[in-house]
Amino acid sequence: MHAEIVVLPGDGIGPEVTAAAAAVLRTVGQRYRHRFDLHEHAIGGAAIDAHGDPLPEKTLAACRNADAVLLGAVGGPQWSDPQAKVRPEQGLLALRKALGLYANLRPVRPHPATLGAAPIKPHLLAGVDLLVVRELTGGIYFGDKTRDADGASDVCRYSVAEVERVVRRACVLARQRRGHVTSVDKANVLETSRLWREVATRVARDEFSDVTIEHQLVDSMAMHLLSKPRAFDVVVTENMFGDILTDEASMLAGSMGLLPSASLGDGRVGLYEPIHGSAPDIAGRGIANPCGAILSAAMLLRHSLGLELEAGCVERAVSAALEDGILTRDLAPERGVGTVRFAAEVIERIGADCHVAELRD
Ligand SMILES: NC(=O)c1ccc[n+]([C@@H]2O[C@H](COP(=O)([O-])OP(=O)(O)OC[C@H]3O[C@@H](n4cnc5c(N)ncnc54)[C@H](O)[C@@H]3O)[C@@H](O)[C@H]2O)c1
Ligand SMILES: CC(C)[C@H](C(=O)O)[C@@H](O)C(=O)O
Ligand SMILES: [Mg+2]
Repeated sequence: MHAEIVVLPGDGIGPEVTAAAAAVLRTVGQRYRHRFDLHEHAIGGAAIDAHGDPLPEKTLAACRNADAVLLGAVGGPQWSDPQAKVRPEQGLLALRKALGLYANLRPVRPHPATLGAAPIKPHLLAGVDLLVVRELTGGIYFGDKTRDADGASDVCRYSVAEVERVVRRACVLARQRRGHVTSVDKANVLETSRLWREVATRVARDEFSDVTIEHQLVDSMAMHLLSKPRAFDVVVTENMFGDILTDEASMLAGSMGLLPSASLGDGRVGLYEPIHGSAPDIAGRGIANPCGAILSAAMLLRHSLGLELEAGCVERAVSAALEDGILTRDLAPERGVGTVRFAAEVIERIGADCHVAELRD
């Protein structure tokens, strides 16, 4: 197949991890005879520096015309002055909104080889396989903001339709998994959460009789996620709760560097990015863990290009590298390998168990 893929490296470790993921995509293209055209564009702080805009027109147009977008991360201390008029993160939020990417899928499947790095007892982690579906284009991130001499406000608003579509997406995904949805809210305090709970209950009851739904308050969910992570299948929640709970969930896997994500809407283009940020504390040292970015590329192959078998090959190659003890420094501080070496080890294993003839038969 022929696919146009836009790569948005961004800031900090973004260019380091996207280079690794792009190399993996090129390898998949070569080994399985696909033509993947990868084109880089500016976003975030790098785009502010080059064009004065965190999401230049040219970048947005390229994303709209692509089959898929792979992103690293945006942000960093040099653009974080509280007085700054324009911030890197605005570019990412504007891109998600412009492409209508309301459902952010963040799978969490701790690998046996990284359990030792997780600050949770290993017996709680064996068999954990959950999928957080985070609402991505609504809520407090996108409400009106005010600031005056006395204070500031951020409005949190959800429409019925916004809740319906993301809950529907979560229920469809649950059907393909273990059939259970946990909807997370703060319905004991927030009106938006009471709406969320009502709509989620109705959608599940009326449209998904084969899916069970339970509701959980976000504060206790933060605790259950660590104390009984195996209890969860699909977790659906609003924008900010999903952001926070998935950074927490990365500790089930062992590192922020491990978790991938796919942002999907009803349109053609999907956006794929690791859940971590630009990690200014380690940027430029060649030690970032590229797993989240590489596994995001696997999600790109699956969700945007329909290449399920190739996606599986990439996931198994990552898994095999970890099993063989190839770990980056976040997971093995003493003996960890660098970003480039980890990517090379993954690339070497792509197709080891999956040859082109078998894929096409
Ligand atoms: N999607 C995005 O672009 C995105 C996501 C989160 C944060 N950010 C931005 O990133 C900047 C830094 O944010 P932060 O420090 O709160 O969060 P962060 O995710 O960048 O880093 C948190 C911690 O995790 C570590 N870490 C993250 N990714 C890693 C990787 N791949 N390998 C090894 N270690 C890794 C970092 O070194 C750091 O100690 C901020 O400007 C923030 O807005 C961007
Ligand atoms: C950088 C920031 C806007 C972003 C978010 O909160 O969505 C990040 O934390 C993420 O998880 O992708
Ligand atoms: Mg986040």
